[in-house]
Amino acid sequence: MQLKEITTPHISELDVAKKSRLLVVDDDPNQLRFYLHGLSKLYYCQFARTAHDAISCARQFPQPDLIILDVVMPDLGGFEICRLLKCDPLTSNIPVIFASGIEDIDVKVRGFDLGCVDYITKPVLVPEMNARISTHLKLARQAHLLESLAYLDPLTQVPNRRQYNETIQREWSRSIRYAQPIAMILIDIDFFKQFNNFYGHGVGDDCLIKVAYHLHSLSRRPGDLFARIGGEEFVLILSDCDELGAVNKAEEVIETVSQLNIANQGAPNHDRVTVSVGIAVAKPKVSEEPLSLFQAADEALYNAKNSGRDKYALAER
Ligand SMILES: Nc1nc2c(ncn2[C@@H]2O[C@H](COP(=O)(O)OP(=O)(O)OP(=O)(O)O)[C@@H](O)[C@H]2O)c(=O)[nH]1
Repeated sequence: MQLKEITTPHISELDVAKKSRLLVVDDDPNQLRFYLHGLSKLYYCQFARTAHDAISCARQFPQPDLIILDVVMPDLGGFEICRLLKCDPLTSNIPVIFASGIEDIDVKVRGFDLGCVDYITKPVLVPEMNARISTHLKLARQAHLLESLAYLDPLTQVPNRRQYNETIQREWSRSIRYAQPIAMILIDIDFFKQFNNFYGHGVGDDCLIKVAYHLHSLSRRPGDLFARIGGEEFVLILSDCDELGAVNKAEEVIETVSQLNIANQGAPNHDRVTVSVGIAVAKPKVSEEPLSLFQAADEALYNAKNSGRDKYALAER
């Protein structure tokens, strides 16, 4: 039987968006038919009959929200498929439910050891199957939400210092591996103390939210990150970015904030909200730590503040 023979009934784009995606992996056509009838009204289902198809479907976007996996398969067994999925950062967070006729307790425990969230013994009853799937989808969503909250700044909803710390370590190592430059842009709002004093802390918060929202849109490439790392201090990490690219980005940062036209009557010049920017660019070496880049950018920021604010300064190399 070809995989194509088992397709879900017509599902509109809207339905796909609303429904969760399941990947069902089983080599038995009758079993797949059973799943098709039992699950496709509630979920958008994809089917795979081999380990190769299962892994490639799991890696493909849009990825499945949950995988139902047979234990005994003709090529790679379900356990081996699960192990491969859990080793791959792209698929490791997708919950796996084993469905098998094997009731042996040691086999079941082995499945959990490999990282499955549940083990159902065949013959499976549709209501039980749906109840388990729905529970695991809910738990997975909650875990995902919690994880994303831990990496976001609660006020501005942009990445926080924790995400900055992890990203700079990762991008620093990547820059070493590929011998690429990495740039860091530190951004600090000018005369923000006076802003708060003049307008109040609530308006100060609104200002931070607006500035963060607009600057966040300037991190466009996959390895880039914009984060709030302190009260009125933000950072942009730019991977594979040289000095010219970093200077262009710093100018864009200053222009973006100036264009927001947020009045700052508290500032000595009674003008709008502006930012000062410190830039540092490095070709990292194994012997160096990312902190050296941060310190260089911080020194440059200090120079930008001292030379009048609303401007950038580049760290000396
Ligand atoms: N509204 C608000 N203010 C904050 C927050 N976090 C820090 N701040 C304020 O940001 C101000 C930072 O003050 P300073 O470090 O003196 O910096 P500044 O007044 O911007 O002066 P320069 O950087 O030298 O231009 C302090 O008044 C902090 O209270 C926040 O989450 N919300």
